[in-house]
Amino acid sequence: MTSSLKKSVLIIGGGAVGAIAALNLEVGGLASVTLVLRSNYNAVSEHGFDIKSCDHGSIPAWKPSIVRNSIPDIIKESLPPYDYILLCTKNIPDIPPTVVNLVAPALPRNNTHTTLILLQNGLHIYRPFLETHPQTPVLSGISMIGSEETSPGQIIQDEGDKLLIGAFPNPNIDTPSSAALEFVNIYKNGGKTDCKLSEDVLHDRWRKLVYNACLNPICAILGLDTGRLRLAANGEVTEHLVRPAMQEIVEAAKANGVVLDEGVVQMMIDADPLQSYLSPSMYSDVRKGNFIEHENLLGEPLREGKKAGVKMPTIEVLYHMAKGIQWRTMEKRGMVDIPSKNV
Ligand SMILES: NC(=O)C1=CN([C@@H]2O[C@H](COP(=O)(O)OP(=O)(O)OC[C@H]3O[C@@H](n4cnc5c(N)ncnc54)[C@H](OP(=O)(O)O)[C@@H]3O)[C@@H](O)[C@H]2O)C=CC1
Ligand SMILES: CC(C)(CO)C(=O)C(=O)O
Repeated sequence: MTSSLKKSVLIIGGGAVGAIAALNLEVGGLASVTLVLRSNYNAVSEHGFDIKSCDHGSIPAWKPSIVRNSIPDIIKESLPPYDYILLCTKNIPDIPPTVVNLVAPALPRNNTHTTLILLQNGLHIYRPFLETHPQTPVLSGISMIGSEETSPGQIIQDEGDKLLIGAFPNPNIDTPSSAALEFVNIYKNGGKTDCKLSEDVLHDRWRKLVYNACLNPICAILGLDTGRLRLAANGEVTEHLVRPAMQEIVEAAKANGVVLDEGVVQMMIDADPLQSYLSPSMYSDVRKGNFIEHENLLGEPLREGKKAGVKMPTIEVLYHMAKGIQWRTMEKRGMVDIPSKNV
């Protein structure tokens, strides 16, 4: 039974980020977590997660309050609405189901109670909800964690959990910044994580794209982690590929009214300690044969930049290479038909 002092939190997606978010929330003692899993459901429901975390230490066989393998249908199951729904899946608008359809059973269109938090990378990811859920407060979760699920239920977190929470704009409701503040307090209560209020979500999302629009696809395409990428060809790949790509994102942000701090490019190049040899999430996805988030990480900033008249040749090439990778995965999964080979 959920204590009346605890907030009910539904987390959808218990991979690298969702599992650590579930752990943080339960450790803090102010939330009771229901975690929806898919491919790792059997492993976790039978054995729990084995977590090796730079923030929490080594935690074997850990489970949150409730683990399920389907999104709760709160109407059919006569469940009270959750206080928060935290979306921790990959956000891939080009592959169904869309995130809107995914949360639908737990989030009726006329919802006003539940606050939705998108703990996902990318630009403008709140926009589809403005149409379908106009009265739902939607928060942005920008995570600088480094975490990976190496096999079902095995989580390795090797970069500390730094999370920025803030309200996405919604002209239909008062800015839900009080919900953002409440969630920050719930999340940081365990004392293991650095969770803060984001004062300017658009700025913070563009800033993180300097990393994600560049290092994620470049590492995924080259098959190199961020440490090896910096070492490659005595730094030439960084100077002639990573830095120009990052500079294009800075220019696109500026043309859209978002001025990023001077030095942000160098800061993002050096963001990970070299010897952590960190695999950005898109590189992990390509290795696992999963779909990638190139539309929100590359496509959206590219479209916004070009609309504002910025030339983005490096990002454009990366975007189309990422599209090719997505198509390759679709073909492997039988989602596209190709003409047969001539004999
Ligand atoms: N990993 C990292 O270090 C960071 C990631 N991010 C961002 O966080 C978000 C989550 O990434 P990450 O945790 O790495 O991703 P993972 O792929 O590790 O985890 C996503 C999880 O969501 C599950 N999922 C997908 N669809 C459903 C569904 N319909 N029902 C239930 N579960 C589902 C996946 O299951 P299945 O295995 O079946 O596909 C998987 O377990 C992304 O937007 C990413 O860009 C941000 C900062 C850092
Ligand atoms: C930069 C990083 C690793 C988080 O800090 C990330 O966002 C990702 O892997 O997609």
